[in-house]
Amino acid sequence: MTTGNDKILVLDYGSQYNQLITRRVRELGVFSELKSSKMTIDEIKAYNPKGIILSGGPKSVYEDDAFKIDPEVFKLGIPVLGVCYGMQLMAQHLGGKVEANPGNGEFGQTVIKQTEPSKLFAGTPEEQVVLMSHSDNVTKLPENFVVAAGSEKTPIAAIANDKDRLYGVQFHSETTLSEHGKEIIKNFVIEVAGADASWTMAGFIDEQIEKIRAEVGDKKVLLGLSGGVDSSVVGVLLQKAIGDQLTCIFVDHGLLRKNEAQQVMDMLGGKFGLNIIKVDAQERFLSKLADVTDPEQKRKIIGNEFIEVFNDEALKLKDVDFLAQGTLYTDVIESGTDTAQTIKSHHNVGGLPEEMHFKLIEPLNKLFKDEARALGEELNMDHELVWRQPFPGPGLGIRIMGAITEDRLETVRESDYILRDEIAKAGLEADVWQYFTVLTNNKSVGVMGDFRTYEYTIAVRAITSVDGMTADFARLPWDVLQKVSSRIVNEVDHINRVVYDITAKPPATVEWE
Ligand SMILES: Nc1ncnc2c1ncn2[C@@H]1O[C@H](COP(=O)(O)OP(=O)(O)OP(=O)(O)O)[C@@H](O)[C@H]1O
Ligand SMILES: O=c1[nH]c(=O)c2[nH+]cn([C@@H]3O[C@H](COP(=O)(O)O)[C@@H](O)[C@H]3O)c2[nH]1
Ligand SMILES: NC(=O)CC[C@H](N)C(=O)O
Ligand SMILES: [Mg+2]
Repeated sequence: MTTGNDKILVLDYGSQYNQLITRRVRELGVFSELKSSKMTIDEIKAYNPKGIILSGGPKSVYEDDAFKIDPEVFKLGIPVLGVCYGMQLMAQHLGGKVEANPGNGEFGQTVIKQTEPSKLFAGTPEEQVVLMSHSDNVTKLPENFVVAAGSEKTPIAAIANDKDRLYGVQFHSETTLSEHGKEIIKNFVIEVAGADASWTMAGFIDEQIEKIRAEVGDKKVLLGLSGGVDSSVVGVLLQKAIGDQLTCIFVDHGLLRKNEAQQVMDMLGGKFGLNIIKVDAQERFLSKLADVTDPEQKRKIIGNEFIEVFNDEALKLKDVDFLAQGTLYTDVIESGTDTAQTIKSHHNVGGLPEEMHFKLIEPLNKLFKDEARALGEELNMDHELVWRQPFPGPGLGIRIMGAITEDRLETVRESDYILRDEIAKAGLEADVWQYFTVLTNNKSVGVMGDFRTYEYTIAVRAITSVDGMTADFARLPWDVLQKVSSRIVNEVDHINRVVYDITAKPPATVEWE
């Protein structure tokens, strides 16, 4: 079992693909994480990366409010790869020039051709398809660099200085739309930076266990345990690290699915040696949510109330300094960062109160869902638990458009149950990443048993995805959809119409709120 020590630092300039860069590096067996581009030169030195990658970004390097870099970075002797905006920053600081493209920019897949040999492109074909997405160009080569590749619209599409180990690509090598992008990143990380490919999930587990032990000492930790894969993985990690200093809290906030509370306790109770306390908090959550219709407000109230519940439990146990959560990187980025917009406040990140007594322990907060699952497999957790579909912490509360009432909860709970039942009967559970129903605020006219009805619409959402960052709607068979629709209208009160959501993410998101 090895623990990789070499790290590749990715500096964040706001690209929508920046998280993919760290992913690609980790796939090579080298640890990588994304950090703010505001990191100082001393912080970078202390981090001691084997290589640095500068991400892409929406700004132009010549704008006054453009995100900057300390040019000392290029003198540290650490290899640097600039991607898109990152390459432009490098060129700007090392004697080159960046200007707006006189045309309309270059967006989409393009062919580039290698011009001068460089270590970056070693082993890849002379001509290759890459993904371009830029409207600025490097128009003058920085000193001591060669043009490694060019495209028709972008004569300087890649730059290389093998001696100082500085490189730039105008295209997005981190996306699968760049045919040989993985090899280019591998050339940089392994061949140029010489990183040791020894980072493994097993190594990650050992590293986290050590880190948790050092941080927690003899204090106690509360874990928010939901029965979902992320918090269960964290539970097993903590159990290994600190044994009975851990107490798990499962909150029934009244927004769970049908029979869920019992199923979670049956599934996890006594498993892995976890000590679980179930807290019945329906009353306090639902009273705080009464009449609240704004999605962000709902999320913040739910996030805050979770912490209140954890506070109350901590007081009973004494000496609890830490709160652990199964937060993933997706929750962090969607809640908004220095450079990324807030899409929605995940209850466990953006929904947390501003002041909190706990210190947070979140071992998965740099990972994506599929990586959390790989960890679960590595920890020998049950297949059923590891592949359980995600269920958001705010639960059915963000699947009811408008105010949350007991009646409306019952409607969404029953329709969700029918959908899950039909998907299971059709044997599709493993093919669909996540599926649920949404009670819309929309009423329409129907006719049932010769009577006119004027009732609500249920939307069915079923998606395929890998990491929850992007998703497509699942192509569910018509006959399954037909059964779902017919059963919902017949068995659930106040519903006379069912629609299927056929939007991808982006432009939509998975949940409706
Ligand atoms: N009902 C709950 N009780 C206690 N903690 C919860 C509850 N719901 C969510 N949490 C906390 O919030 C975190 C984020 O929720 P999220 O749904 O993203 O993760 P998960 O439930 O662990 O996994 P999954 O994505 O598979 O549902 C959880 O990991 C857990 O720490
Ligand atoms: O624990 C959570 N707290 C939240 O506040 C939250 N919001 C969305 N999700 C889940 O995240 C994934 C992506 O969902 P969105 O496209 O709706 O952001 C999907 O799997 C969603 O179910 C949440 N999970
Ligand atoms: N994707 C990018 O990094 C784009 C960089 C810069 N904004 C440009 O348009 O060229
Ligand atoms: Mg969950």
